[in-house]
Amino acid sequence: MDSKYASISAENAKSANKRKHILSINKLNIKKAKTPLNATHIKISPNNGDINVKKSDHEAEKTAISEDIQEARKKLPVYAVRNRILEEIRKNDTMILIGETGSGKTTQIPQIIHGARLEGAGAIAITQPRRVAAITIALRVAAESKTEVGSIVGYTVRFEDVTSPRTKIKYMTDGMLLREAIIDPLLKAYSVVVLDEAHERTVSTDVLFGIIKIAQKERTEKKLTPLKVIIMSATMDVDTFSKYFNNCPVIYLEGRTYPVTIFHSKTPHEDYAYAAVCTIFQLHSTMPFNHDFLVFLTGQEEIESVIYNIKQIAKSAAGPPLKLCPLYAGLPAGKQLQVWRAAPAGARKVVLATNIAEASVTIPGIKCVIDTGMVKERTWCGGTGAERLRVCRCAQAAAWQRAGRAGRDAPGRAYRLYTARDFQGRAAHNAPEIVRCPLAPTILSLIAMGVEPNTFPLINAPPADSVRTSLNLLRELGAVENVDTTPTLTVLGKKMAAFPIDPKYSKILLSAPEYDCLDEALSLVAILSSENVFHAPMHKREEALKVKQKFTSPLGDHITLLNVFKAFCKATLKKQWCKENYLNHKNLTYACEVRQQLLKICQRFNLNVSSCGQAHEQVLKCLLTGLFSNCAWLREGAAVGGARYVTAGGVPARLHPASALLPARPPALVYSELLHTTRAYLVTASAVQANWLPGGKRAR
Ligand SMILES: Nc1ncnc2c1ncn2[C@@H]1O[C@H](COP(=O)(O)OP(=O)(O)OP(=O)(O)O)[C@@H](O)[C@H]1O
Repeated sequence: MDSKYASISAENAKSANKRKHILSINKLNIKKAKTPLNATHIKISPNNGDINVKKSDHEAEKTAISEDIQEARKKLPVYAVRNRILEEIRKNDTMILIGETGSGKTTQIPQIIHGARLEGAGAIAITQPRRVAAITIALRVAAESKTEVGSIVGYTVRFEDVTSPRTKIKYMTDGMLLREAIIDPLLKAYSVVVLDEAHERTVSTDVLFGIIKIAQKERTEKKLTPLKVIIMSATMDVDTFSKYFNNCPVIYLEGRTYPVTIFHSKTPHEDYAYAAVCTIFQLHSTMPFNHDFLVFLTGQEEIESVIYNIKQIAKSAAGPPLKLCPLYAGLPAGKQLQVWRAAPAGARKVVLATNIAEASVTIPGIKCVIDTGMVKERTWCGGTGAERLRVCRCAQAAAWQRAGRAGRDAPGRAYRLYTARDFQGRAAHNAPEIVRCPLAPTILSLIAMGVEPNTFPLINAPPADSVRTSLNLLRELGAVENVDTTPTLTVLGKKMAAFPIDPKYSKILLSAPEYDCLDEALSLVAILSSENVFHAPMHKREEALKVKQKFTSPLGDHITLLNVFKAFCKATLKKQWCKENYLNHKNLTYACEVRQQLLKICQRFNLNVSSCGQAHEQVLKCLLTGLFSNCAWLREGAAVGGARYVTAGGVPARLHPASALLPARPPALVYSELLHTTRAYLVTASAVQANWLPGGKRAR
């Protein structure tokens, strides 16, 4: 047994004091396979150990329905051992807390801390990798504590702050806490920071680990209020983390509310989306109607096409009516939250989600998870600046998280559309994002905090060439100097760091007054910071394309987006107008809010908000001040494999089929994104002239 581990369970809470140093390996291990349940799945019992509250389906359902929210809280494993947890938190400045999915870590730990007023004069920050989780959990915890969200319990996500000076429990995206650290690296507003879902290893969380380590040390040295740090997950690599945090204790919380039974496919499926549709209907014909389903797919288009297929089949299928709810990052926030509403009486809710529903969230009513085992992953090539989007198999940790979305208000089932052997062969955890993402925004933030990026203590160091490329880009943007010795921010760089956007785009805003186009640049950057504003339902694609023509500019996609935004601002009945024009009302409204916030920062710097009117070339020239490295040139001679362009980084690519430039192919382009799916595409592109580039340069 290892002395740095302690185990707490409802059963041993009282005696735990005496047997503090126990290693409890009571994680989500599947132990044994049982006989096949039906033609396509093998049933495997999860390892419930002796800690599951075993209830029959019927009993559990009755409990979930009849008990009020407070009673449900008291049943959570975390609640039962709250005094022991408090003791551990009091004792340790840093600790790792591992507990099964649904055991109550995210919702209860902050309430337990606040209940004992352990945070003192400061607040408790709880970070989430995803926006939707931060919002829905804050709403739930506010309801549990019988307060309005925004008072004692609040949330902060990019461009949305629902907190007040009274807020003590603040759910926030990891990116937002990182931004706060730029202003105050010691995070003095907080006495407790909880880094939740640590296994996801987003860049922001990884950087926060380092920031918090430094802040903790400095606060102690300066005799300020100590900073308590709790790192939480159901499925993380504890040894690496404990080592990183100076061998801090790891507390295992035993127990889960309801068991989840896992089923694996007997044979592999070639077409996982097709297998998902088949499984939905197989279960639909046998499961009680109040068992809602959550299906994990990889992206918006796939979700839309699966929904289309389900609708066709449902017309003649047996079973209750289906309420189909998509859930992906690009979906307007209001529509995302619809997923949390109950299905109409007598209907079954089927949520079709990407991995944004994978961790932290509780969607009430979900009793069956259908896991395709696939995920769309973004990787980045530092050398060429190309982003690659590829569909790949998710890690084991992700599969456990997905299964954990069931069994939260009653016993659940998870159907994995891949074999047990396939599962066993998968990586235990995802590769940390920091080793596969563009780092310029993170490095700019670090330097703004006064941290030397080359010596910053990260759990996993990013590839050296990725750091070098990002530092060089920041130098070319004019944000950083002395990149080879001690990188420091220039006056311009300090201003750039004040914007919560990619430095390429903050540079555009700060350059815009020179081109007399800050008015347009603000709108454009706001719209590029939002999700897709065009909304073309599958069955109306042709019509939507026709309508789009009226906004299309021969100069390309950026001015087309600007035209959309201007027309949206002028429209009186905005919702109706968006519907008629196949535009996404929520995303455009969001872009307006983003614009307001960016405008406020510009006003702080006394920038002149003038408009270039119809002189749109000014906007494109201004774009090049930030996107100079995102240029592509038409190839001379024949296209290679259909790719007609070559980027400044030397990547052969083609214009995205949705580009307003097509069918024309201007000799030079600026683009917002270079995306690899099956091919390399230039996304959101506009025509430019080579002599507009700073110094007339053609390629770096
Ligand atoms: N929005 C909600 N609606 C209904 N019940 C909820 C909601 N959020 C949480 N719960 C209940 O609270 C329980 C604990 O949720 P919580 O998110 O705290 O668990 P967790 O241990 O953090 O899980 P995970 O590791 O999956 O994030 C859930 O199992 C569910 O029963």
